[in-house]
Amino acid sequence: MNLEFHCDDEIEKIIGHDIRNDTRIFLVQLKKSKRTVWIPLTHRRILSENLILDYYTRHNIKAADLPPISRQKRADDLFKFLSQVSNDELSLFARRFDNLNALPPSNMKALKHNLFHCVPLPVTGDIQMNKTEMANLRHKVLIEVCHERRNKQLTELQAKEWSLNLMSDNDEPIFLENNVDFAQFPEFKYVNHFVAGEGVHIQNTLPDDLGCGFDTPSNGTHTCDKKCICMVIFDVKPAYNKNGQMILNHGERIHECNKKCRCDDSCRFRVIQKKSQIPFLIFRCANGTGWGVKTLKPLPKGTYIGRYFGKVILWEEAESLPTSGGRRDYLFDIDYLIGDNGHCKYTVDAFDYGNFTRFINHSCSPNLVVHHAWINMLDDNLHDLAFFTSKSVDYGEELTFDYHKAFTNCKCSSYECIQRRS
Ligand SMILES: C[S@@+](CC[C@H](N)C(=O)[O-])C[C@H]1O[C@@H](n2cnc3c(N)ncnc32)[C@H](O)[C@@H]1O
Repeated sequence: MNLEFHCDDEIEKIIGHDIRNDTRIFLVQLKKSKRTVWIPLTHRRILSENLILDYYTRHNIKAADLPPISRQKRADDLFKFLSQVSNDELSLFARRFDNLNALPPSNMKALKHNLFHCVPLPVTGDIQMNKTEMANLRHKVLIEVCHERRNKQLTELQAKEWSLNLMSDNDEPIFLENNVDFAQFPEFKYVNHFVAGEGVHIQNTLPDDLGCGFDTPSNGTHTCDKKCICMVIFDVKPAYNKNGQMILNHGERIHECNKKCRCDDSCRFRVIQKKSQIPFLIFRCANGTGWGVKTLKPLPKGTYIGRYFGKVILWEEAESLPTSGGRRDYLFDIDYLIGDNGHCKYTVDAFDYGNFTRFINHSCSPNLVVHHAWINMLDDNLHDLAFFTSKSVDYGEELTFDYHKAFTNCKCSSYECIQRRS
């Protein structure tokens, strides 16, 4: 017997009843097709209380005459009924506790006892409890649901963290944490480079003689200093001090030694092409800004953080993306050059492809700046976007940069934010 009922037809009347697997079921006649079908009592959306009461009255059936359904079964059904809740509703419920690690302890045994004793004998399957009793019981049930979902969430986050670290080329791990709500970690493809979008060709071949150290004997090692020819070729200043910290002013371009240069990986002009030595935490923010990034190491001013990677798309494609819903907030213009048409040629879209930097939030008082950088690319329209700290940053501090656009609902709550809005 199929207890599932998927039909547009309405129920005309109930013509029989039975119990199967400890569930009360009703034989109903359908209005249009005149078919008969068995429906469980739990299908309350289609099986109205009036229909059931009408059936009981017509057949002179009293509650005491009905075949019994075990109390345990009804307690289980009540638990199922009370525990139906979406992720968003449960997150809202969990807000009354400090964070998800501060949930009241699970007490399933006491709850089961509670359910077993408060579940009334049903005639029509209704739960006959007053509002306060019901609210108290639901509160206890939801705490149990929180525990169950929390365990599932921690397992899922751990799996995501694992796969993310398999993809990331950082030397230090990236951790994931959500102690705030039951939101799932977003789906995207982790990349450590640009991905070419439609109509975009990422050219990274260089002339053989473009680089430094060509006057070094073939058996010697070339070491770059302030006078490195790379700086002369590209007419730029050295970007870093001896500790690899940024010394350029904002807006000045970075040129690093490239794959044709004779210097090795330890060269002081190779910073953003090295693997990151900073452990990061991608965490769920309590202020409603989604996920953000924290450093798990104190960082001096000028420290390299990472490059903004994703799909490189044409400016025109970026313009065609929806303006609402925050979709465009994952776009980053590659805008060292602005054409006669008033805009740059390419934009990085980190929505579907990206690295940890796609989670860096906006702040009106940021601790990061972005520099335009070139390593193995010669196209002035296609350069890296490299994040550096603009001040010293403490262990556990959130990393932020200024999105440079009117953020209508900025939640950074800095003094500068309040100033900007007033
Ligand atoms: C590039 S994403 C940053 C990562 C994002 N928090 C996430 O969970 O994927 C930009 C989005 O983050 C949120 N966001 C970032 N900074 C914010 C801020 N200061 N105030 C409010 N929302 C912010 C907005 O939803 C925005 O659309």
